[in-house]
Amino acid sequence: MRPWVFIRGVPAMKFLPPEGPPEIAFAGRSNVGKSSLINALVGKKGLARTSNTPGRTQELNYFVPDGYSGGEDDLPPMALIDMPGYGYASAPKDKVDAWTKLVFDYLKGRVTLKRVYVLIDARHGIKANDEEVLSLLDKAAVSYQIVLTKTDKIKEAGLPRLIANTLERIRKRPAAYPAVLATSSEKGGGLDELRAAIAQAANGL
Ligand SMILES: Nc1nc2c(ncn2[C@@H]2O[C@H](COP(=O)(O)OP(=O)(O)OP(=O)(O)O)[C@@H](O)[C@H]2O)c(=O)[nH]1
Ligand SMILES: [Mg+2]
Repeated sequence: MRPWVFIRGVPAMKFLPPEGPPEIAFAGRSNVGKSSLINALVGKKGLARTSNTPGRTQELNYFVPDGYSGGEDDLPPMALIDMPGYGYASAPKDKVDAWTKLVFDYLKGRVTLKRVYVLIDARHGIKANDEEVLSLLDKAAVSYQIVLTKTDKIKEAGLPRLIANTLERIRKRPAAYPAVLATSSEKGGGLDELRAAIAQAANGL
């Protein structure tokens, strides 16, 4: 597989690249593990910047497989988009409000956005601000799938029940993919399944 590279940080909607290849976005509360999951998926530590402190990612960061010129006739097969988190962040409120608006505007208004992975910390489950994002995606008819993160931090025996409970929570949501993926960026769990799901989503399946 070609190495992945960072191509663009988007601080506001007007800086988005022209609509081109399928985009796959990673959304979730601050610190849930979005950037870590992208690094684990593409096998490149430090590609997306991570931190113990919530609020690390502050722009929509575009990653593509290396080797594309960016010309109209040479488009990458897809772009992975790391996003600022919503919810708590150790940054001034006006900044956090601006990131949240950017994330929400992007999620509901991007034609080439093929799938959103909504990351949920396996220890905490779906929170009120996650529900808000799921409702926005349902309303905008943007396909999304729930991904549990940091499953290395919970007891393995509890995982089937957690998955079942999460599935029950999204059962009536029209744009939710009816399966929940359980991952650990730390230990590598669930990454192959997620890679396969992403490849399918990028191909419009
Ligand atoms: N144990 C464990 N820790 C993880 C895992 N994934 C991420 N972390 C840790 O969680 C913290 C936050 O990870 P990030 O990837 O920066 O989270 P983020 O969602 O991108 O955060 P923001 O950009 O601030 O919204 C870091 O300290 C990571 O090392 C995981 O699978 N297992
Ligand atoms: Mg991040």
